[in-house]
Amino acid sequence: MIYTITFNPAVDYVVTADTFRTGKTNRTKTENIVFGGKGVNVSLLLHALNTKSIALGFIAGFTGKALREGVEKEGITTDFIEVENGFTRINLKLHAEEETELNGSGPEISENELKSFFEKLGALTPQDTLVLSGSVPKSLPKDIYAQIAKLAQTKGVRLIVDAAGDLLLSTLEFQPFLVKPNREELSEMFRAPADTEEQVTALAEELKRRGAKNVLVSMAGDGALLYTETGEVYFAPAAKGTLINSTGAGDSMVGGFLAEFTRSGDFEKALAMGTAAGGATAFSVGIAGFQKIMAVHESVKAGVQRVR
Ligand SMILES: Nc1ncnc2c1ncn2[C@@H]1O[C@H](COP(=O)(O)OP(=O)(O)OP(=O)(O)O)[C@@H](O)[C@H]1O
Ligand SMILES: O=P(O)(O)OC[C@@]1(O)O[C@H](CO)[C@@H](O)[C@@H]1O
Repeated sequence: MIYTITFNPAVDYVVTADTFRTGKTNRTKTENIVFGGKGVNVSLLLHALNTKSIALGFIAGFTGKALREGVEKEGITTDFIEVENGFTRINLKLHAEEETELNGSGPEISENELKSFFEKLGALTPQDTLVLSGSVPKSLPKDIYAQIAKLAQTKGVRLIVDAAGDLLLSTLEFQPFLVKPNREELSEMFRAPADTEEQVTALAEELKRRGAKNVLVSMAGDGALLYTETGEVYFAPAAKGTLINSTGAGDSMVGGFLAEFTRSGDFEKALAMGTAAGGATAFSVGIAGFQKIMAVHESVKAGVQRVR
């Protein structure tokens, strides 16, 4: 089974506005609510590709209830822990002259609630895959990603990590199967530029040297580079289309990659499906559905190439 972990799910309030001025009253042109958080998005994308997963994590308050109901209505199996204090955050995704995001910090999670969460992970087996992604509410221990990565290694579970900074870096010693930083995250992690392919390659290789088996660097409209454990490097150009909302494109890439890799074990095909899923979501309001992903897949699959 594939399990996604979202410590900090979110109700995404996606709005467009003709203009946005800080310090002024602004008005929206369109508004949508989509249920998200990185792991939840991965589960939604996996579901779109007929791949079963169970969404784990913490929800709270009326927003948490709405999120659980909403994703279950989509057909996702969830096993969230409902925490007592606070509420699941509402993240603003504003599309005006530029894309602006305002992400909340999330509810208060108690020691007992965290204990119940780890009890659920006790049942993992080497047949399972765990996707660990997104930010962590302040009330959780700083080394929570490392704790989960260690557990995954001990249990022989395949681990995929998509997070920024120290969260991702702290998992490397436990040899995650795949890490997926975007280019900015990669650059910030090492306080080094990641503008050229050579620079990205040097930093991705450093992630591998520190323990990651495979590294997928997403570069939004510039495509993605995949560095495999067997030493190959693949490049996938981004799909062509009209950008609607890139929120969740990275999560969709992870979901598409995983759905295909679980089926075929083929890195090149997995990169093509990840690219299709990422692009399809960038061209949608929420996480893309099957038909859009497949249409984009047709247009991108021939462009994936081995560069080393
Ligand atoms: N504007 C776009 N046009 C085409 N494809 C895109 C676009 N934006 C994203 N993608 C596809 O999705 C993949 C992941 O996007 P990106 O690098 O923005 O991830 P991310 O920063 O992790 O996203 P997020 O945090 O919003 O989920 C890209 O590698 C690309 O294949
Ligand atoms: O604050 P985090 O956890 O880093 O990111 C949360 C988030 O921006 O990630 C998803 C897109 O990747 C959205 O659904 C959600 O609002």
